[in-house]
Amino acid sequence: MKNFTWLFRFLVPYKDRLALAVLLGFLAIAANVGLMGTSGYLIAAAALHPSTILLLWVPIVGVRFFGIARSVFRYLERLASHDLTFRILAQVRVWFYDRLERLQRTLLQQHRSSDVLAAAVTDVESLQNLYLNVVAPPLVAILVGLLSVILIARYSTLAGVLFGVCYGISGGLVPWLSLRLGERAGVTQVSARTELQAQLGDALAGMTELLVDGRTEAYLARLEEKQKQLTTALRQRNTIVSVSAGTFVFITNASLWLTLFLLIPLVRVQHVPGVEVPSLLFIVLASFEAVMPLPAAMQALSETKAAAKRIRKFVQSDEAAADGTVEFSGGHTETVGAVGVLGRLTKQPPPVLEVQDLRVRYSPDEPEALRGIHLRLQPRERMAVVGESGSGKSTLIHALLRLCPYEGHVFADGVDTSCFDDEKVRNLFSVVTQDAFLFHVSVADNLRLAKPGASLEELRQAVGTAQALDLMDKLTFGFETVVGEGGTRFSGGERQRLALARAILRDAPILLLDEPTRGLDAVTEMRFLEALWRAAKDRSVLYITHRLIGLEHMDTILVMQNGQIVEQGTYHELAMRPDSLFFQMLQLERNQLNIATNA
Ligand SMILES: Nc1ncnc2c1ncn2[C@@H]1O[C@H](COP(=O)(O)OP(=O)(O)OP(=O)(O)O)[C@@H](O)[C@H]1O
Repeated sequence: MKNFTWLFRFLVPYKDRLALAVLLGFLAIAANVGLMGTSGYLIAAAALHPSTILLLWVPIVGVRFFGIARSVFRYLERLASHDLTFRILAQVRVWFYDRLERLQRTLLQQHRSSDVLAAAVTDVESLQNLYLNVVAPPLVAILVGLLSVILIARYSTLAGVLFGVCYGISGGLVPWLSLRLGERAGVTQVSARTELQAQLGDALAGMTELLVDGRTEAYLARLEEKQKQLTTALRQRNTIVSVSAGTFVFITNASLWLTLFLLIPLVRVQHVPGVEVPSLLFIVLASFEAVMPLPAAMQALSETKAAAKRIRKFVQSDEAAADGTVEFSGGHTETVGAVGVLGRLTKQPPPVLEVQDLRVRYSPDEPEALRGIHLRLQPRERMAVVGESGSGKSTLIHALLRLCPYEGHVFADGVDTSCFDDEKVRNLFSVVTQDAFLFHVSVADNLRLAKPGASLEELRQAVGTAQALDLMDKLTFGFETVVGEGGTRFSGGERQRLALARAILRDAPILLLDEPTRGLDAVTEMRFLEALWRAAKDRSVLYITHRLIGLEHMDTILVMQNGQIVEQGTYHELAMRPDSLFFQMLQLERNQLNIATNA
């Protein structure tokens, strides 16, 4: 039930459109009822009193009117209902993406990315049933049922009541039963399908490993097993749909015969005009059109429910996010001071970035990943952050970018950024990470992510500063070259230089670098770093690295351990202190280098 309450929240803003679509759906079927009723009357009148055929102009006009009205209302109803559905889907997608953006780090730790993708695409798609199959048909069926019961009861109350009962059974009981019976199959179908997609995604991504390890057969067997589950669930659901469709036809015919038997005697006893009886029978038949979609549609209900459950599961790891906010220390309210600081950022020197008592805990039962970090990054200062693996370096960057919830305060030029919204905070930073992602679009489009509308000249300048112009010149299609999935068209070093060009183009005052040279060979690393320092000339830099050699030209070095800054100073200050952690790490690195050189 919770899942439906959650889903209905998306309908609330569109209640007017919903009412219009339901009204149009009702009018379309009511016009059909009218068409069948007048047609029945016309045929009966023509058969019983052929001489009066020319006097039947009213029903003849009625047939034309209802015939045209039916098509017009059906067209308008499709238009309105699909417009409504796509609006709801768009809203759900934005909602879901918003959550992904806020929770991206913890989310991808808890779920496979292919699961998230399946939820974002397939499950959200399943929600289109919400209006088309779950909400509208029952409402339309109720309105049509009431109309028909009133029409029939005018001739015979008993016939009206019996019609109502048959209508209720085929529109209520049969769909409910098929829903209950199909529920489990619906859940299995959704989960087997998404699991199958996820496994296929994994198999494609890890094709090399599977081939090399000789695991393809075993993996294929797992896929086949999932496919079997999916087929069984589909078969069960189709059986239920077929049985309920057969029951529906049976009840419709039973209702028709019952009405006929009850009305025939009335022609004699109550002087009901005989020509009106066929008309009523046609009305009975036409009314059932409204309940016809219910059994199959209710099957979709379980699918929708399962999809809604899966989507919600992704965000339940952070209940606060479900209410629309992820709590960062201090809350977000815009202030004049905040606008002032950001307004100056691009024109003026970078702001003084100050971090006070920054704390991050990924989950309540885990220790803090950051335990009270204090730092002050002066304009144009180059600050390196080093430390053993798991000491919290990347978490520091994630907290600064608000990619994970934190406690503590971050100030830009003395203004507490808790009063900035996420976008304003992120506007302070350009980022290059160790595995910068390139989207499967052209180089130009990848670069323009950082600055939409950037001219070709601006792209060339950024790429030039990132020392990747020669790379562009080598490409037949230059900036229009499509980079391949994840940027596979380029080598690791080339990808990093393009990522740097993107960061340069972004023109934010503070550059955050999270081991951007990891995995690069020494020559490529040197070229990359040269480009980097040239690009960083007018910016402040927070540079996370494992490699200590070459940090001589940094202004400050912070050494982290267990989520805390344990040492701070210049390269020479730290390297001269044999008791410092930095000194020991430096010795270790030199020894490794010597071993590698001697080998
Ligand atoms: N999404 C997460 N959920 C839970 N714990 C996490 C998450 N990301 C990191 N951690 C934990 O937080 C701590 C700090 O991780 P972090 O990635 O910041 O370290 P790091 O210094 O950048 O390590 P490395 O140099 O290996 O990249 C580690 O103990 C890690 O296991």
